[in-house]
Amino acid sequence: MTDLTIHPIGERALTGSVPVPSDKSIGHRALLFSALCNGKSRVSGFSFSADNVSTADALRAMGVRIETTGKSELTVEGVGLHGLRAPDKVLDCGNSGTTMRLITGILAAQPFASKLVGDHSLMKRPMMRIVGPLRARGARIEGAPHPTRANDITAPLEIAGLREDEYLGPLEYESPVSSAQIKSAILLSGLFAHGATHFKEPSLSRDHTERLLSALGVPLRTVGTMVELDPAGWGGQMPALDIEIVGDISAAAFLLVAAQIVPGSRVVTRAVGTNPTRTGLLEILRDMGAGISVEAQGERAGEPIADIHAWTQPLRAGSIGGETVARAIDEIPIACALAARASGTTTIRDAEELRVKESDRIATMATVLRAFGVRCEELPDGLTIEGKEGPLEPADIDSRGDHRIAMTATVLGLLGRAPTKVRDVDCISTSFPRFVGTLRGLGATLDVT
Ligand SMILES: O=C(O)C1=C[C@@H](OP(=O)(O)O)[C@@H](O)[C@H](O)C1
Ligand SMILES: C=C(OP(=O)(O)O)C(=O)O
Repeated sequence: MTDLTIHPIGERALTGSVPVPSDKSIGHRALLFSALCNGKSRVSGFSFSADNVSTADALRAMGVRIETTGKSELTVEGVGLHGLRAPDKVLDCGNSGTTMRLITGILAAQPFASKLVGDHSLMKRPMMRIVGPLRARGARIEGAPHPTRANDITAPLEIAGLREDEYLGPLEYESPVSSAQIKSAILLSGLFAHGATHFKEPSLSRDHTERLLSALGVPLRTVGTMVELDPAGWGGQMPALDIEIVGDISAAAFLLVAAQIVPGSRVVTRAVGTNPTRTGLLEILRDMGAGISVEAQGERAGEPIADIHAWTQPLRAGSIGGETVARAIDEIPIACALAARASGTTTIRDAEELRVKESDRIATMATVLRAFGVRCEELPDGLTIEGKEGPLEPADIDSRGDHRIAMTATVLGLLGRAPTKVRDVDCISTSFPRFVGTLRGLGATLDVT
């Protein structure tokens, strides 16, 4: 198990212009969709986050040839919509909720049985959110009873193969939560269904699935927060992809916030995806007075990109809630670090989904903030956080195996009165394999032990 020691940044600042890893959400989709295409796809700008590697490995186990052809490039030999073969083993999705939920949407429609497991954290995450609607269209999926959530289930998920006379039917589903994982699982199952799929969510979650599937010629229609997939008249074939993946705004977030809270900093994150369904943090930063400017750099594979410039400015408390939360769902932990340095008390609401991520991110962040001497209160659906001036208490943090918690604690540790320890940081490779090197390059002193 690897630990990090973060030395106080003192009078120094963070400066530099850096790339960020490829977008993890788009990486999963690029792999999954190119596996179902006809022909050889090229995926470039790929940074091999552990979660994306879990998706690649699951596909390989179903007969998809995926080859690493460069430092950040893969080729995927698509097997077509109906070309997957029965996995030669139990599919281990590691720490990746996106892998498990999206693949289940595909496996629900296959003529073979499969079983999905994950690491300690993933085995506790709720799965009825996808299993319920998939069962409603004819899938046969069983899980284990959830230890704390009534009427919910967890992995292992056992998915029965469809018999020759069975098929998935049409589905109209209104999800109680905004979730791109639920939406994508349902849409993927809809590729194989007899009849149309209608999915509606309270506010729009990330729409990478819709963008990519539309680009592949899948008949999708979006009206507000409703998306419809009607395969009638569609040939069921997708051409091979050639996709260069944009930088991950959810990874850039740690550097953009670090530049706000380490005095005198000036940081640029380059070629970051700025899809409006992902930019909630940029709005939170602006509302709280942060120094931030977004220089658009055009589009890459149907996704807008920009260089994002961040510099230190005095921060004021914010009020974070409503639909912004869905567009900043993975950035709320690092937004807590921002709040910890803003003048006044920040309130975060409508974020109950954080309780079912890699850790209970509301409870974990409350523990982390208190360890640094920041006063906060846990709410059922968020937190209140009182900004604190001056050096933070030197903390000893257990990441609980949650990459976003490990990175948030590392950023806060730069402001410690003495070195901070963050324990169990291997999880950082889940989404940002070069995080430590990138922070060092910007001027931070970190020891890996
Ligand atoms: O679809 C995706 O790629 C993701 C959707 C979000 O999860 P939910 O759909 O559960 O909100 C997000 O938290 C996760 O990191 C990635
Ligand atoms: C929640 C996350 O990912 P997943 O749901 O794919 O595990 C995340 O990366 O913060």
